Amino acid sequence: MSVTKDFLTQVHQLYQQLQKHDAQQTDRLLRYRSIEPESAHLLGMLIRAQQAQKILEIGTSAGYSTLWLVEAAQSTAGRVTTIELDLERSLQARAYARQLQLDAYINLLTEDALIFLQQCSEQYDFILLDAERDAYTQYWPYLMQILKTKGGLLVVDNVLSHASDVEEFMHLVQENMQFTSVTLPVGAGLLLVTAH
Ligand SMILES: C[S@@+](CC[C@H](N)C(=O)[O-])C[C@H]1O[C@@H](n2cnc3c(N)ncnc32)[C@H](O)[C@@H]1O
Repeated sequence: MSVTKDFLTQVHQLYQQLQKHDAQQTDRLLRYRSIEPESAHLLGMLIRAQQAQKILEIGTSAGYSTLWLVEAAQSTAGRVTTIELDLERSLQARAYARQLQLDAYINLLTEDALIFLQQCSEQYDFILLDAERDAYTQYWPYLMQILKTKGGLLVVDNVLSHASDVEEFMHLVQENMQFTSVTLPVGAGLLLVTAH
């Protein structure tokens, strides 16, 4: 199943709408901070190439990235679990997914990612980490456990745009010989991590 023109038109309109909102907000935390479209497109391609079925997103916001993950999951018979702290944003993400008739493939959780990770006993083929960067070092021990050993892929956004924020996290990943990683200069900079 390929990405349809209709999907591209609708996500493009949503992206513009969310960007317009963000441009009017001075408080960073009130912005939706959607991933760049080229990054979102790449995530969808990676899911297709990997044939990922168990997909996790940490940091839903209004669900722009989620729509791309779910659109790809539809073609792999997969499912996306996405976590957001803010109820209003979760509800917004649900509404957009319904609008695009993709809600059947999403498990939308409104909770703190750290609590989710501490309690998680599942393994995921694909994980997108796009929340508050200062928490990533705390997440890493749990992410290591839940990323599928054979062929699992963790993608972290903003590693070039906010390099100093993720320095310690990047160091933890890079010094761990169980994993290999690469930074792609796509969008705000994507770190790709997989187990050896
Ligand atoms: C950069 S935005 C995510 C953007 C989204 N991935 C997209 O591209 O459309 C980060 C989101 O993470 C959420 N967040 C921050 N800390 C969190 C936490 N501890 N648990 C769950 N969500 C969190 C924020 O509320 C915010 O909506």
